[in-house]
Amino acid sequence: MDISTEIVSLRNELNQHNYNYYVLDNPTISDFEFDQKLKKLQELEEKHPEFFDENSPTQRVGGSITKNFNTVVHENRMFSLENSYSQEDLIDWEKRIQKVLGNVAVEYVCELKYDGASISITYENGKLVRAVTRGDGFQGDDVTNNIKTIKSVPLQLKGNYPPKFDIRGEIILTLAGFEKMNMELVDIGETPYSNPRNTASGSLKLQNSAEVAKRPLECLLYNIVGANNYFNTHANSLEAARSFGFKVPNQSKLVKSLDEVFQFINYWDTHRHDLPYETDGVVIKVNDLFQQEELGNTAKNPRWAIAYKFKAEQVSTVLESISYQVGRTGAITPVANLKPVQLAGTIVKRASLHNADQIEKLDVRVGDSVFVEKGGEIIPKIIGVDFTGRSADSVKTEYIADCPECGTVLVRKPGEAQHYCPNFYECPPQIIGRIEHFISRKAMDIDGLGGETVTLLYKNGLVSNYADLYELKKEQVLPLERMAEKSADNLMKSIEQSKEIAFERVLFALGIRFVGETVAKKLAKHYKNIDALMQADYSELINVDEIGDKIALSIRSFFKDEGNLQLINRLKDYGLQFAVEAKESTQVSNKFEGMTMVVSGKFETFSRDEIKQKIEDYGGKNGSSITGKTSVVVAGADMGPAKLEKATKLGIPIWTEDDFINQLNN
Ligand SMILES: NC(=O)c1ccc[n+]([C@@H]2O[C@H](COP(=O)([O-])OP(=O)(O)OC[C@H]3O[C@@H](n4cnc5c(N)ncnc54)[C@H](O)[C@@H]3O)[C@@H](O)[C@H]2O)c1
Ligand SMILES: [Zn+2]
Repeated sequence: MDISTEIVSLRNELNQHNYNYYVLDNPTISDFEFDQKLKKLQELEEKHPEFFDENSPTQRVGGSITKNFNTVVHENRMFSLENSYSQEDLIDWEKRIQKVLGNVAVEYVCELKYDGASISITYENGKLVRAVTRGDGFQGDDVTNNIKTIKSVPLQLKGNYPPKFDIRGEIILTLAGFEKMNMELVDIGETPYSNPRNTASGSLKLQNSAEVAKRPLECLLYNIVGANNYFNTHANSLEAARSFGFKVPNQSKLVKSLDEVFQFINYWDTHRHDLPYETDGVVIKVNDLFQQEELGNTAKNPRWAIAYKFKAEQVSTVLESISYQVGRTGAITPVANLKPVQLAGTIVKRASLHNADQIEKLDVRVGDSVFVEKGGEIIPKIIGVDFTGRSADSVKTEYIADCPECGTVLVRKPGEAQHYCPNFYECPPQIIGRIEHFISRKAMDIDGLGGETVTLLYKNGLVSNYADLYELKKEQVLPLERMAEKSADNLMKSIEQSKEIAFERVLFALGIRFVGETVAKKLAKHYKNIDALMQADYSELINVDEIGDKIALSIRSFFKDEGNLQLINRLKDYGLQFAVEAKESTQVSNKFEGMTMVVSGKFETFSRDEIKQKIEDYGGKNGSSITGKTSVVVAGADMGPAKLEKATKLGIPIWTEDDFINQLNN
């Protein structure tokens, strides 16, 4: 290939990857590989300036706008950051700075590099007016409504703020928040998200702000733009931003030399795993804002800042075999069994291969040397194959056609990535998985029955579905491995006690696909008992708050199944709770009868939940949003201005916490 063809083909390839990453939030190569390719292009372009193109991915911010939001032109451009990987790179950077500034002292602020999606938020007179994604750096998507749902983003500033400025930050998911989202998906038998960064970025671009509000997004802020007259240094502006109410992480550090920068980097290279979120490096910024201005920007990056990227936590090892796991919903997950290797402080033996497409895309084969990376996910993943080391007799991986557990021919529905074993009634891991889900802590909470015991019970023919648990006798379980008198007693007791578990949890325990904890609660609250739910048809179901098409169809098909109906009848006979308990006992008055009240903001005497409970205790109803049917809004501090405006417009009375307490006491 001649040089110009190579350059053009690299540019095309990188543009496609940028699109996958920034617009689709679905990259098909690892960041490491992307950075390698970009670096290669950079080197080629430097060697061959005759092929310079201002539209090259080396010269432009990688993202672009989508067509799903209004496009907004940034008043102040949004840049990317130059990358560095070594101390030498940073020493070179300082030399370049000093060439411009002359031989003056330069102070730096070191910050962590948060791994999420960039955002620019404009404030006017202390009020949030707009939030826009980086897009191509010149213009981005207006995602104001989505950003307003993030609790750490202030809608109204405090203190002494400049009349108008932009604040720049990163929208991220904490590791805990990400795990929580994934647990909920696993609970309903769905495939978990692949990493926090892409999930955060994808969440930002959802069309439905109510959906965004459910995601535990955070906004970490790191730059004030367009208010340089108010501050002399970057460090001061960060301090000020904190005082205005922004979440500015306090790991940032003002230092006086590159040596101190190296110390900061070394410290965080090892301590970053203690942080509640992911960071992929450190950002070093010139502290003095006049110096920043003198340095200015290139087409793509500010000259006064640079990112130092931590080495990707990546190792290579040998793929020894591929096994296939069958989940409780019948979904097949291929798992790579690796030659054990040390990675990010743990020994890794297995890695996820996701699905057939992923195996095909990687062209990964048993015996290959593979690269393994640990991102936000709990289980590491294979990101590439070292093709140079592949032996001549290696054979292409054939995805299994039959269930490894029961031999049934697997199916794959159009549009779904996962293969499924359709043998719902007889495939052992599906049966065992459903029982395990049923007894789990958030469901029936049956103690003393670990996964292994369930398997034993099943293998010994004692249970073949969750209803059978209630027929178990102590004499039957006693002979099982590791069962003693006491543990058998505990188990029997725990099974007995589960009959008191509330309806909403029983509903969750049934394992209806897509019916997780929250949905089960909603359904229980709405239908009050299982018979009403069983009779609800599709059109009725989708009218329930938060129940969509997918869930409604799944519920219908669950209750159409004769086998499931039999199980439910048996569970009813054993005395499980299939209706919400009448809560009459807590109702103390009917003062609020017929009133629908919306509670919003922060309170002092009571918590928000306590206020909601009081409303019910006094005979009222809690509404989730302000509508024409709302009778009263109980407003705490920090109630959103949009809500306030809506309530005022609709002429709905607004009570403060004190008003509310007075009403209770009157
Ligand atoms: N795998 C793929 O297909 C693919 C495609 C495109 C990009 N990428 C990856 O995306 C990254 C490049 O993206 P980029 O152009 O956004 O650059 P970048 O993420 O490396 O750096 C720029 C961004 O860092 C963010 N940032 C975080 N903390 C900051 C702080 N304290 N101060 C200032 N900025 C901070 C800002 O949002 C800024 O826009 C690379 O890691 C690349 O590998 C991957
Ligand atoms: Zn099977």
